[in-house]
Amino acid sequence: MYHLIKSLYLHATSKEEYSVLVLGLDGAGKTTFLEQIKAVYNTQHEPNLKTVPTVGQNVSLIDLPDCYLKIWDVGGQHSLRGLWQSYYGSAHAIVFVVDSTDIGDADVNKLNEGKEQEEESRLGECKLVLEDVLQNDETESVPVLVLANKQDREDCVEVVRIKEGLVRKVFEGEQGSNVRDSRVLPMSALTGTGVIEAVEWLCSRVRWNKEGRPPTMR
Ligand SMILES: Nc1nc2c(ncn2[C@@H]2O[C@H](COP(=O)(O)OP(=O)(O)OP(=O)(O)O)[C@@H](O)[C@H]2O)c(=O)[nH]1
Ligand SMILES: [Mg+2]
Repeated sequence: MYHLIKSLYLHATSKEEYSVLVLGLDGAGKTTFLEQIKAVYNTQHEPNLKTVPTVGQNVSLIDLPDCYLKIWDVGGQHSLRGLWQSYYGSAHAIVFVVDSTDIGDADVNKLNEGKEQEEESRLGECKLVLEDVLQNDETESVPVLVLANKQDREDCVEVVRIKEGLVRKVFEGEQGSNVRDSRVLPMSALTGTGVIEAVEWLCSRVRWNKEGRPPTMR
């Protein structure tokens, strides 16, 4: 009887917690995105929009009506990307932030043949890094949200170009891509436009995938 009451009590008073891993090249806007999420869902938080490059990680627990999201923002500098894989196993969703002003015209067809040159351009670097994330066994079937950030800037590439030129090509090349839930959304982390839509997508997809990656209870 005690155990029954205890489990009923826990069921009534606890919520599911999901981890979201925020990745992307250095300067893409990951920390700014996290700052805006904190400000939207915790009205007492003043967003710090004067970010500095992240060395290590920032983590925040966001209390939503249906669940908690634990958001991990990790540094995107080249030397820090090797650390990303240690987060993959416990991530319920991955956000990949793209700087829409730092990838040329997002046309991967135009990338010159040959790996060396691919890596030299920021578009090539972005493509290889995203491919690397998707190809890791531990991210298999984890929902992936690609955010085309900095859409407030006049020199940005439109979301449709990023979707067709970059993201679709990377996802098409992925083994088992038919089982992965994915989406590309526009955002301006600086102004906050698109932040709520991104969080809502994440919240619905982690719950949809909860048999594949069960949440923890908090
Ligand atoms: N115009 C504009 N600038 C942005 C936007 N998002 C981020 N920035 C700027 O881009 C720069 C880098 O932003 P961060 O959020 O620190 O980038 P990050 O992805 O966390 O970078 P690392 O920590 O080095 O991986 C800062 O100067 C931000 O103000 C945006 O939506 N629009
Ligand atoms: Mg950062």
